[in-house]
Amino acid sequence: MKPNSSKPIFLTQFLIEEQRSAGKIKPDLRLLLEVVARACKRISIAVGKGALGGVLGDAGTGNIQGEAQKKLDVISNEILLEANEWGGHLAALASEEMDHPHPIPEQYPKGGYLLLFDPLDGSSNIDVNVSVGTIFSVLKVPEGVTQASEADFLQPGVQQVAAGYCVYGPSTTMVLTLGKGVHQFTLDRELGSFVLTQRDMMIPADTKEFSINMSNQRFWEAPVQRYIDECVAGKDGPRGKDFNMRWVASMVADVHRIITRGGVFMYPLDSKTQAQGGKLRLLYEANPMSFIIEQAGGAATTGRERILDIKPGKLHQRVPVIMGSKNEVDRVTQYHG
Ligand SMILES: O=P(O)(O)OC[C@H]1O[C@](O)(COP(=O)(O)O)[C@@H](O)[C@@H]1O
Ligand SMILES: [Mg+2]
Ligand SMILES: [Mg+2]
Repeated sequence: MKPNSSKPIFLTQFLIEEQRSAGKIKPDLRLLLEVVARACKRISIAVGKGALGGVLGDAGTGNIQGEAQKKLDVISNEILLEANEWGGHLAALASEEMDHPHPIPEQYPKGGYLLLFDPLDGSSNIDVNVSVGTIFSVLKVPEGVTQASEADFLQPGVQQVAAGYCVYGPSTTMVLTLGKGVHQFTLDRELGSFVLTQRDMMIPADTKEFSINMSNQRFWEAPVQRYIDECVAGKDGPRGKDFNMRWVASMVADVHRIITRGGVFMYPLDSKTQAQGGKLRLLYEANPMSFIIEQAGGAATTGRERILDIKPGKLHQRVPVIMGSKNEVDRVTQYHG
């Protein structure tokens, strides 16, 4: 079945097909992803209320990373927890917004998966009505573990069994990988269902577009300075072509653009974030996005190593991120020596 044919392919249908025909996905993982998708629909509705819903502004609290939480950070986290804790597919959940993993309450059945998420990515954009999103990652509980603990979440990204993100923008889209390609679904707001709108998304290997917060330029390391200098020099420089720059400051939106039309996204190591290891979170942001990017033919490194190979040392670990069109990511990584 092809998307955009007269008959819509709903997310549920797509997942059942993946389960039946290709055996790519187990029934309980399918159900887990459906629950995540339902939670994202609720978040999309909450985000869409904007100023009318009283959901904008600060929550007046902070998370473990010392960042001020927005009301919608807290609301989105609650929605994901509430939707997922009773489903019976999970052993525990971990979130960028919570200090420790959230165990499945006593009264509910437990399952064999771990769910990790950034409930609202780019939330500093929410008050100015710019796209935000949800990023999620699914791991298996390690063999023999009956009671999942924090250590069980510390698995390298290559062990993810699924990852995805939602962008709450002009339309709400979900991009998903089960480890065999990347597929895009668009929320049909009238039907309240995600509909397949693109199968097998592929990132072009070459690009003329980069995405970085230029205001951090003086803090970057030499290899990133060199790469960006060469891009900015355009036709007159060593690259011999002009580059464009885009920075939404919502990783989901910036990475979604790259998955759609190519580009390179960077939140590199810099002297401001060096002490904490980088800016973006390995388990909630870098790993799921790297899995999706690689599945779409792109590459993702810290500049020094492949992100998916990193063995996490702690739940809220941060890493430098360079991801997107393969030839550009390879070039920046080579510049790091
Ligand atoms: O404010 P900066 O330096 O532009 O950083 C933007 C980056 O920070 C993030 O907003 C961090 O995500 P959260 O909003 O989930 O904390 C990324 O989405 C984005 O790429
Ligand atoms: Mg984020
Ligand atoms: Mg967030």
